[in-house]
Amino acid sequence: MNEKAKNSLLYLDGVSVSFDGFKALNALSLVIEPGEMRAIIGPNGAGKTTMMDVITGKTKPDEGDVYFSGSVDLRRMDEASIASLGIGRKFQKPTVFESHSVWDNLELALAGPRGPFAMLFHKRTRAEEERIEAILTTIRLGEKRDWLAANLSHGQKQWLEIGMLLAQEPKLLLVDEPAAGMTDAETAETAILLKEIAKTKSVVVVEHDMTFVRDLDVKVTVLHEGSVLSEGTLDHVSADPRVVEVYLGR
Ligand SMILES: Nc1ncnc2c1ncn2[C@@H]1O[C@H](COP(=O)(O)OP(=O)(O)OP(=O)(O)O)[C@@H](O)[C@H]1O
Repeated sequence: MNEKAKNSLLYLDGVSVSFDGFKALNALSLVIEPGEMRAIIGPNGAGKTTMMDVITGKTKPDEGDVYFSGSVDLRRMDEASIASLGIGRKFQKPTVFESHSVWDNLELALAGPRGPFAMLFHKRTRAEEERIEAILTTIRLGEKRDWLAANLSHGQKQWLEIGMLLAQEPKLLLVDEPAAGMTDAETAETAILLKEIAKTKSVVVVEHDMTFVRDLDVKVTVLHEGSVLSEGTLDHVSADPRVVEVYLGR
């Protein structure tokens, strides 16, 4: 294994995935450093979702290397084992438990693989309470802890789900279009929130909202036809004529 892979948190090299002969990923290479937040942009069908599916083990690549934490070969692992390594994924649509309170949603997430049944018999420890408190602060829902999740705004549900991921103490968070459907104020707050999270964890964010991506102020990777078209600061990729042609200029 090369030096670049060894020192990275996530290392994809030459990854290809075909569906009925169509290459959804085409020799995709991407390296995320420990503690890095990265934004992934690109037109519909560029392969962003397929890339997340490869990282989480939902889809197995036909070719290429996928390593986590330098040396863990994710191609050989199933979805559950990959999740337990500390790779958490947030899908676009929030999937919180609507009929439970904010606090209970977090407590259920903390129970993790032990599940809700185990929670019934589990006496919550002081340390667990403190962790839930800390997560509530991070996700801006401290004052809404007793609210039913059903009564939260769409944006607040997204934050709660981010909190539920945090409860599982991931090393890497994959976040799919968090700003979709949010108000402008929620979108701006989400950028701040993710930047706080990225102080202690690596984060990969797929997003179409360029105002939000600008707020994140991190390195941007532009995907197109299953591989990296351009990479760098948002200003750098925005000035790349190829990016303007396939994505931003449309
Ligand atoms: N299971 C599948 N079977 C066949 N084709 C698929 C499958 N999954 C994805 N594709 C195709 O692969 C290509 C890449 O899709 P993918 O969902 O990864 O793109 P994306 O960048 O996430 O797009 P979007 O921004 O619309 O979510 C698309 O053309 C899609 O139709």
